[in-house]
Amino acid sequence: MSFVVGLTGGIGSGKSAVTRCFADLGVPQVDTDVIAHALTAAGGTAMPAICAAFGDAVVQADGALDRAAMRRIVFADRGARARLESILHPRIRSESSARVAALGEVPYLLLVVPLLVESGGWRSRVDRVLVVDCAEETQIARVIARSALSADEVRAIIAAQASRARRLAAADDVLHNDGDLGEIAPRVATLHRRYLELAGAKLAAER
Ligand SMILES: CC(C)(COP(=O)(O)OP(=O)(O)OC[C@H]1O[C@@H](n2cnc3c(N)ncnc32)[C@H](O)[C@@H]1O)[C@@H](O)C(=O)NCCC(=O)NCCS
Ligand SMILES: Nc1ncnc2c1ncn2[C@@H]1O[C@H](COP(=O)(O)OP(=O)(O)OP(=O)(O)O)[C@@H](O)[C@H]1O
Repeated sequence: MSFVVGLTGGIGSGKSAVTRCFADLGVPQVDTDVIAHALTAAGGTAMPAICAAFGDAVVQADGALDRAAMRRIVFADRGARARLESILHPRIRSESSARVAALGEVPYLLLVVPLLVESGGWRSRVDRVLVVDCAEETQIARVIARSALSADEVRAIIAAQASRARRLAAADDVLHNDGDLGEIAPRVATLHRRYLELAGAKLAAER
């Protein structure tokens, strides 16, 4: 089994920016957000169940999930969020296992799971947890700058996620992303060297 680093972090913490730096170093990745998008694209295998549970109002004319409509529903209603998660999360877990297996033996891989701390069944699938962290106000400012969401909408999403303290308590490693974008790459390079060592040690122990 390849060494698996689970990467997580709150909304707008910088997961994608950090993930790109690992990709630049050639680290293979499986991203649960990518899987969630595929499941809810036109013809996606989760769409019949979503349509049955939430109705046509959350489905676009082309058959894909209307993400803005669904976002407005699930971040205002915990029960609706649980219903969506009960449809998507088992499918995301099984598809991510298939994609990890398809990578074969690699030195180590990155499994990007925004809800690694919140959603059950992930901790046992990863050897190490890397949390991307920054101040909540920074998360809000970055997401507003990037999208059409209001500060209140971002706060509602933050409220649906684990607290910063709970996420940090689950971390083996923390990548602090409060500074400039340019500070990420050297931090990722340091983590990369450590993960190669840890992966080598795991391989040696299994032999
Ligand atoms: C509700 C949806 C349609 C909104 O889509 P939209 O494109 O507007 O937002 P996006 O996917 O970029 O997510 C925005 C932020 O919300 C976070 N988020 C997504 N789902 C959840 C959730 N169930 N609970 C808490 N935070 C969530 C994301 O990590 C991200 O930080 C979408 O997020 C979704 O399908 N969520 C359920 C799937 C899920 O749990 N994905 C996380 C992968 S483990
Ligand atoms: N250190 C930084 N300095 C300035 N901007 C940054 C920094 N890190 C990330 N950003 C920007 O902030 C925004 C959010 O970052 P990113 O998309 O990587 O976060 P994320 O955790 O993947 O978000 P989400 O949870 O919504 O998927 C992006 O526009 C990104 O370019």
